Amino acid sequence: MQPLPRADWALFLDIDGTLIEHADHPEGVEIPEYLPDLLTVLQTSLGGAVALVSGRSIDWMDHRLAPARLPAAGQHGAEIRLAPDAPSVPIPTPKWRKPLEQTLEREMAAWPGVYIEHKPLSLAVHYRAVPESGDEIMAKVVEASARIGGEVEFLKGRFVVELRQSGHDKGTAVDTLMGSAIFTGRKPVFLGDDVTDEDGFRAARAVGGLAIAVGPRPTTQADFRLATPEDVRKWLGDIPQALERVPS
Ligand SMILES: O=P(O)(O)OC[C@H]1O[C@H](O[C@H]2O[C@H](CO)[C@@H](O)[C@H](O)[C@H]2O)[C@H](O)[C@@H](O)[C@@H]1O
Ligand SMILES: [Mg+2]
Repeated sequence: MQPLPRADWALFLDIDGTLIEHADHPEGVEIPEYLPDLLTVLQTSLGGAVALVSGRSIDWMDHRLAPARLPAAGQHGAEIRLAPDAPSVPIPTPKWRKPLEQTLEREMAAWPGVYIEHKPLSLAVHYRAVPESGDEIMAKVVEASARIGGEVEFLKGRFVVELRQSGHDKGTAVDTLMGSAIFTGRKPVFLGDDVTDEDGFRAARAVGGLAIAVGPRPTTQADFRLATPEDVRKWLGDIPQALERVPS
């Protein structure tokens, strides 16, 4: 059973594992051809209140989801764009980023198959190719970061350790977006599949919104659940028509 869509919703959408299926490599993901159009139509039917909230960068979203262009939070809240035509506002580049990147490139060579994703304000160490070494890799990443110092936070996601500047997450992103003109006064509904989405769930529910978990990952915060990204796309795609039927 899914919630009945409401015209006063503000939708916050995670990308990987929610809007699109996972792939072996971050750049191997496939964007369904109809997805940009689906998002644009959805945006119009909700008065613009549809945001992407992802570990990906906003540049990546604009590029891969073009011509759709939405309000967005990228790199786990480290950059925010309050409206489609507004500039993205990034945090300053963390001091630890460059030295840590160099150290990790060196040390992760011990695990062939590990891929380090260099994002402008964060790093992601992907170990999908060697899942059995996840704990060891995590320990190494934490140790290297401690040596370099700085306010780094570690997030263990799906076969990935994300390194981001502390103080920003998907929850702070939802709070910031909810305080902006397009979203204010609406009911936040956050869709996500991974542990990093828990902050978004919490922020949405704290102001009377909903959390919709995607996939099988257990969470105590889900008000509803959709099984797959395909189900998410179908459900989102039906919202504009459903809203036309709902008396406002
Ligand atoms: O917050 P999200 O939109 O879910 O993004 C989270 C991270 O997603 C990407 O990594 C994950 O998806 C890859 C493609 O399916 C997969 O190969 C990898 O194992 C996953 O961890 C992306 O590469 C990261 O930058 C995002 O932070
Ligand atoms: Mg995800």
